[in-house]
Amino acid sequence: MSDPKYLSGFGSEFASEDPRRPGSLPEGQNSPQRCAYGLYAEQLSGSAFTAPRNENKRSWLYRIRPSVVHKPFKRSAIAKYLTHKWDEAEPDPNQSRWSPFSIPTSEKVDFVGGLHTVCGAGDPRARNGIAIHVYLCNTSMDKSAFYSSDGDLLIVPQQGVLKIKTEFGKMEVAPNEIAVIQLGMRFAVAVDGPTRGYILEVFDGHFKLPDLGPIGANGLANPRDFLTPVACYHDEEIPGFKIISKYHGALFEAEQNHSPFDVVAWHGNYVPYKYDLSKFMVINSVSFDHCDPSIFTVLTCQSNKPGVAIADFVIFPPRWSVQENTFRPPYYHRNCMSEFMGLILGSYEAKEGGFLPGGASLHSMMTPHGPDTQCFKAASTAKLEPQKVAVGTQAFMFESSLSMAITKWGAETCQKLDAKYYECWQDLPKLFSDKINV
Ligand SMILES: O=C(O)Cc1cc(O)ccc1O
Ligand SMILES: [Fe+2]
Repeated sequence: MSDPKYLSGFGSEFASEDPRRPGSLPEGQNSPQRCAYGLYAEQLSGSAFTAPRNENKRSWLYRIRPSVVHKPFKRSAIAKYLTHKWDEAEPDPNQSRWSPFSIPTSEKVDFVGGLHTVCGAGDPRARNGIAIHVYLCNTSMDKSAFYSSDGDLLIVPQQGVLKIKTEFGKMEVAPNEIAVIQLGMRFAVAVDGPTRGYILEVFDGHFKLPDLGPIGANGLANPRDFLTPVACYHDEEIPGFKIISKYHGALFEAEQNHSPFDVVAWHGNYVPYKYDLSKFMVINSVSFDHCDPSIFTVLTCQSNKPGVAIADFVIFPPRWSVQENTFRPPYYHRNCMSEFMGLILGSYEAKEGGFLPGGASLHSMMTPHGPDTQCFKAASTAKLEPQKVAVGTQAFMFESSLSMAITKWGAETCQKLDAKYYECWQDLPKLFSDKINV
């Protein structure tokens, strides 16, 4: 794949035409009687037709064949650990931590075959809920494309670059970058070797940039750093090409005899995109106290309750820590939101050991958590100088207002759950004293 090109911006109206077919994008209308070059016009809707203008999302694709040219969908046997059965394992309110999920070595597994659901809640049929998956693969998808009819996919690569072919064009997404592929968008993933990452799937709404409030007009993830691919079509007859749909939490396959990546031109505001996490402009306290991690929100998928997210994507980037008279790491807390964390690179300040790249943790609704003993001791006695923290690291959190259940794969089959996680807090000392200054 040659270096992909991108359009910059978030939520914009974009337009793109493959230079091999100049004039393929109709001017001034969407559905000409006959499209240029014998193309078919197809609308992809990401919101109800009648959604308010600022929520309305759709794109028009001008393609060699309309997507409807396919044989019937049949249930697929791949990805047997992709599930929305939230009652498979007993409910478990404990703090959970997983060692790095294993990438298969003895058999060839592609991105879709390597999807495993770790936890989630809700139901795509009611368009309410989320699922958190990991992908564990080593082989490129061949003669197949995937889309979710259930939700938008926020993909967080941890190991290995993803070369993603989409209907809109090509994206290359490396660890420390993310990609968002929204409901219904078809894509295929090529990889170079052992590949691992995390996926947050939201069954309703779309990801937005958080409001900035008093921060002002700039900061956090800046809109122009979001990149959308440019049109790039493949005119290929491919017998037995499989379109794989995730529908109601199950996979289905339909055959067609051509590439679905046959879009010559497109325009609209419903697009896939990627973002480099190193571009995040970090805001934090420059006086005292530890800010809530919402200051690190990259993208949010809001519920209908004001300020309450179905899920936020939050990162813990390299930054200066300068607060005076402050316990600087995360505070001890109990949260009315669920916190799923993963680690892309390095280590996480509240848990230097045990929480490793490619692993994960889940602190469920109201389950207490916070720094381990070692972190508490170090941070409560440290000399408080300006210090660059999280250098060479990137932890992230999917924070959700939903109360998530762990799947049977997450609880048992993966064999990565650390039964001794709770021990990291057990020797927190009692420091209570009759002296006011300890
Ligand atoms: O639990 C965690 O590690 C995530 C987290 C970080 C932080 O700085 C404050 C609150 C919080 O939940
Ligand atoms: Fe937390």
